[in-house]
Amino acid sequence: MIQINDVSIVYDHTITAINHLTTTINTPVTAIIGENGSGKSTLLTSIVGLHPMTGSILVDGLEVKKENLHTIRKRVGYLFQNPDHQLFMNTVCEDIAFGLVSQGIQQDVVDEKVQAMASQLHIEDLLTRNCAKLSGGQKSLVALAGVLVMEPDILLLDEPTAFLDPKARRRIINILKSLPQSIILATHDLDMAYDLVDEVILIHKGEIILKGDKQILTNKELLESNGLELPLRFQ
Ligand SMILES: Nc1ncnc2c1ncn2[C@@H]1O[C@H](COP(=O)(O)OP(=O)(O)OP(=O)(O)O)[C@@H](O)[C@H]1O
Repeated sequence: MIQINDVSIVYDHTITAINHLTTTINTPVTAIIGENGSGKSTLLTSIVGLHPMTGSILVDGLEVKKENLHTIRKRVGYLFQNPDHQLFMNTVCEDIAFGLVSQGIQQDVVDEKVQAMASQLHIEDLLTRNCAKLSGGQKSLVALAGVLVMEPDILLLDEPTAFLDPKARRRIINILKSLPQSIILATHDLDMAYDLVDEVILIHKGEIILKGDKQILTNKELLESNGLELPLRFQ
């Protein structure tokens, strides 16, 4: 599904965020974990071509480069860690609808899909609200709705549960569990990761420390030496 070949990403000519990273991601749900600043967000954003890099990334065989970005971004939905980077229309309804409208989908179909997505995420009451005036958790849910409503083949989700209350968090985990798409999560929510993933990639300073099944999430020593803690259920 996603092949990452010797990728390096350096910010401002000095900060090496990803360091000669090579891996293949082809399991249904993969978590990328690691301490703050380890390179998780940079790795996800590189898959949708947001950074200059050396090396190459292939998404189902298609190389991430300028001429392919349109096709790749149609297939790959990306949820920003900070919902303020995702929401730019006036109302919640317009924001969730934005991608569908720009694909030229008929307005009545758009309305139907937006309504269904809002209802699935329990945010129908927000549809007429101004995006800028939502709470952090509400913004997260709206941003996620805007990504999911496009039904992309691959979902890249950066901290999808970060601002959510326990009820909304559980709802999102259940929705993610039920989705047919491949999902790559960057997260510090290791309890969620344990519930969802088939594979875990632990990174540190832009390099892979370990890749394996979710038993990685039960290795206290390994997690602690990488600035992480066991999921709550194992503490
Ligand atoms: N726009 C940027 N300009 C300069 N440096 C950046 C930029 N974005 C990230 N970095 C740096 O790149 C490194 C990797 O950051 P990144 O956001 O990918 O880490 P992360 O693992 O997602 O962190 P967190 O868990 O805090 O979200 C860090 O050292 C960070 O300070």
